[in-house]
Amino acid sequence: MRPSYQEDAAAKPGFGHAHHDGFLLSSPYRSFRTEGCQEVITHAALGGERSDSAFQKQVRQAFARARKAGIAHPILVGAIPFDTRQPSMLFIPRRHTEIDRSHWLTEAHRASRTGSAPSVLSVKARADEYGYQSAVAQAVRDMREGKLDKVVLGRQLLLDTAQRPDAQRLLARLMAQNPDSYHFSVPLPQGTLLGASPELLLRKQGHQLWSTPLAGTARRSDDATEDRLQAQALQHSLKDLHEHRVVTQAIRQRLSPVTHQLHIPEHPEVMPTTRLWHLGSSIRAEVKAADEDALTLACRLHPTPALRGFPETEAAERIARLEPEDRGPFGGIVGWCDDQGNGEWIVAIRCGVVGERGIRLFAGAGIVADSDPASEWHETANKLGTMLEAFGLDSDRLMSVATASYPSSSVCQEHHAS
Ligand SMILES: C=C(O[C@H]1C=CC=C(C(=O)O)[C@@H]1O)C(=O)O
Repeated sequence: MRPSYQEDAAAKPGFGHAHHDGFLLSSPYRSFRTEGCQEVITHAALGGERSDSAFQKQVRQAFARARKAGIAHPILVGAIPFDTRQPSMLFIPRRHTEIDRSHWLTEAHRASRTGSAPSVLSVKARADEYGYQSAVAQAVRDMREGKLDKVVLGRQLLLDTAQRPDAQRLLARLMAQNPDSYHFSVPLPQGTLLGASPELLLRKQGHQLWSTPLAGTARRSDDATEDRLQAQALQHSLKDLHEHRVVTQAIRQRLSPVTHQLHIPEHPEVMPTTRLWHLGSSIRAEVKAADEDALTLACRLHPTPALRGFPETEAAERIARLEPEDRGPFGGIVGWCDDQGNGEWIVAIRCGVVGERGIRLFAGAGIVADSDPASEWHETANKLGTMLEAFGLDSDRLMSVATASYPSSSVCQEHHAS
């Protein structure tokens, strides 16, 4: 199905609107919203790390057409799915308006206090606790037999709501609850992809590049002492350090040929989100060649082993076999680039797709040979908690509920078929 972006939607600042067909991103680097659509790009991003690929040629041609049509500084925005063989969901907007992030956050706080969260009628999942843990156990067996090093296994929840959830109100709640994350709202054929992700795949400005991969997780605590102990335990957890090192090694291998002064810290830091601690690495580099732009570099990195695993082929094969549904945009990337090579791409996690009568959520966990199936199940529940909280739901209570399988008429079905 082709995206049907509304042409020339009127500028709608603020959160008081039920629908917004533009793209929104809030980041410490650049925050903006878009209006209208000049051109849609659905070409699959596979091979996009090469500037002579069909995908990159299409993007350059689209930029040229946009400039010819009078857009002086066009940008490309949208999402690239987890599986880069699938169609991209990108477009060049007619206009984009920069937004002051701190002002936006203040406004989100105010908006999040008005109105109530949409009422959830039921929560369904294809992978129940037993199914998810069996998949993890299978992957662990394969890793102990030396067949692969790491695989990220995800699961999805489907929340049925009485009415269409108000995506902008949900975004406001997500922003208020997770002020330090990247926030996004992306119009997709199957609904609106909303999220509060902590993970930066890549930012490029001029020749400078930054990436902050995350892998390794612990739950935060309301008790300050306990919270600190959790962070310390994560920093020394051999299992999590291994899970993280697989990611930084792959990034080193992928960036080395195209960068100099590649700096990857020897030890990851412990980085907080509102609910979780993660191991994260602040990576910096300088790009060698001018034709290595933000989009080619994002295609070179995506998906990292923080979302797929290692080795790539073995991990992809396990995901296809062990995850009951297609990820679609989940675990993909969301962001923008301009025609000067700058841009920013965020990993599409802690997010959901808002459809007509509900929302579909995703969370994954990195599995290594030392993983414990029950802990990974709880980790995915905690990650799902970021979105569930925007609905005023408690992930602990939901874990026992989320066992019913999807009915055939489930909302967001087209997402799976796409
Ligand atoms: C795959 C997800 O998280 C990734 C990012 C941070 C930590 C992760 C982990 O510890 O497994 C994952 O690699 C998700 O939130 O769905």
